[in-house]
Amino acid sequence: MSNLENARCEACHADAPQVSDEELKELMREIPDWTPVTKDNVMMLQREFKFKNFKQALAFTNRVGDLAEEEKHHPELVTEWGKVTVTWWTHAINGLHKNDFIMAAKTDSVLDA
Ligand SMILES: C[C@H](O)[C@H](O)[C@H]1CNC2=NC(N)=NC(=O)C2=N1
Repeated sequence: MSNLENARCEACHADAPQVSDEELKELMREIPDWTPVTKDNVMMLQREFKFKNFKQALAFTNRVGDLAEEEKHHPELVTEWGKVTVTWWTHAINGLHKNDFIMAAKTDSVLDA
C-alpha cells in the first residue's frame, strides 16, 4: 500500500505549487500504473481500468466519484463498455499538484476494496 493512499487532499488554490520534476519522479514510483500525459499544455495523470462489462465499469466510476466528493478533488471519468479512463489534474493550477497523486493512489485502492 502506498503512503499516498492514506493522505488527504488539501484545498487547492491558484497559487498552489505544481509538482517539480524531481517530485514527479518520486511520486510516480508510488503509482506505477499511471501515465503522465499532456493535453492542451496541461500535465495530467491517466490510467485505463478494464472490466468485464458496462455495469462493472459504471459501478467503478461511481465509487471513484464518491472518493472525489469526499476529497473535493474531481477527475475526468470516461466510462465505456468494459473500460473506464480516469484522468487527474488540478484545474486551479492547470497542472499536477500532490493532490492528483493522492487521488490516483486512492483510485487504485478502489480496485482492491
Ligand atoms: C471549491 C472546490 O473544492 C474547488 O473548486 C475544487 C473542486 N474540485 C477540483 N478538482 C480538481 N481536479 N481540480 C481543482 O482545482 C478542483 N477544485
